[in-house]
Amino acid sequence: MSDPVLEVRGLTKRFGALVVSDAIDLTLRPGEIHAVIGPNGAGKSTLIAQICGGLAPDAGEIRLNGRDVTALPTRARARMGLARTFQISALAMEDTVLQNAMLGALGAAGNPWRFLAPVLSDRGLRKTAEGALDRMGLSDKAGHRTAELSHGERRQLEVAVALTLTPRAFVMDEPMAGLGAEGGARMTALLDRLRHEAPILLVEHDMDAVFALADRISVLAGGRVIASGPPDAIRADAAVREAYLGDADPGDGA
Ligand SMILES: Nc1ncnc2c1ncn2[C@@H]1O[C@H](COP(=O)(O)OP(=O)(O)OP(=O)(O)O)[C@@H](O)[C@H]1O
Repeated sequence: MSDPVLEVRGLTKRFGALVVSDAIDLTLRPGEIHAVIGPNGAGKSTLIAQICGGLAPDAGEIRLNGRDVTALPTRARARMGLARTFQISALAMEDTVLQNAMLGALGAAGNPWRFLAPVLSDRGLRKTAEGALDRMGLSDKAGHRTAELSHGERRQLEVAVALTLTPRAFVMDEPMAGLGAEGGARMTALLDRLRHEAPILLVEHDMDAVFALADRISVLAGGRVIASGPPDAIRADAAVREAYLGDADPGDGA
């Protein structure tokens, strides 16, 4: 089996007496979508924050392409190819879709934006941005103001911005949130293709999307991974059904 792109070992985080990450082990392998699901308060957001560098774990290790990044800041992890998506506020609403794709990539790569004009006429960067927009189904919107995009299209643009960085791994926090049936179906199809560019760690409440997309699913409950495996095994897992009692039923489209 190929080496994991992202590897989490023994990750532990406490808030006072509350253990929100309890010795979590997780891997993300090339070409896969690995979904992390769990009831509200299970510790999904806290896990993502530690993986991306916004929150320091109390114990454990995070490796990116074999390198220990546990002590590195968010920006350094991003430069190494860890792409977190859906920080919607990062988009400049008055700029065009293409400008966002170009400038977003530049900003996330840690470059200052002060030489704005030369950047916007940089042909290499423009080509990269256009390629990313194309892959996210936004070519025909390139010249539009970002404010004119629908909610779903803005989410597609966030992924396009991440794509311009040539990511090695995506971490996606609820990419389906707020999308209707049509937008959700479009995003599902796009993510399905995207996994071949970089594997995706997908935290998502939309069980239809999770079970349609995931190669593997890990279930968090009370900060612990209570089950991990292919969708069929997770659907049949008694501990998972127990954890979801009174919450969304995994795999039943709730
Ligand atoms: N900064 C904090 N200080 C104290 N407790 C916190 C802090 N952040 C999160 N928690 C607690 O940690 C637990 C896990 O929260 P987290 O947001 O990671 O769960 P989640 O699985 O993402 O939930 P949801 O699906 O509702 O977003 C919760 O009980 C939450 O109240």
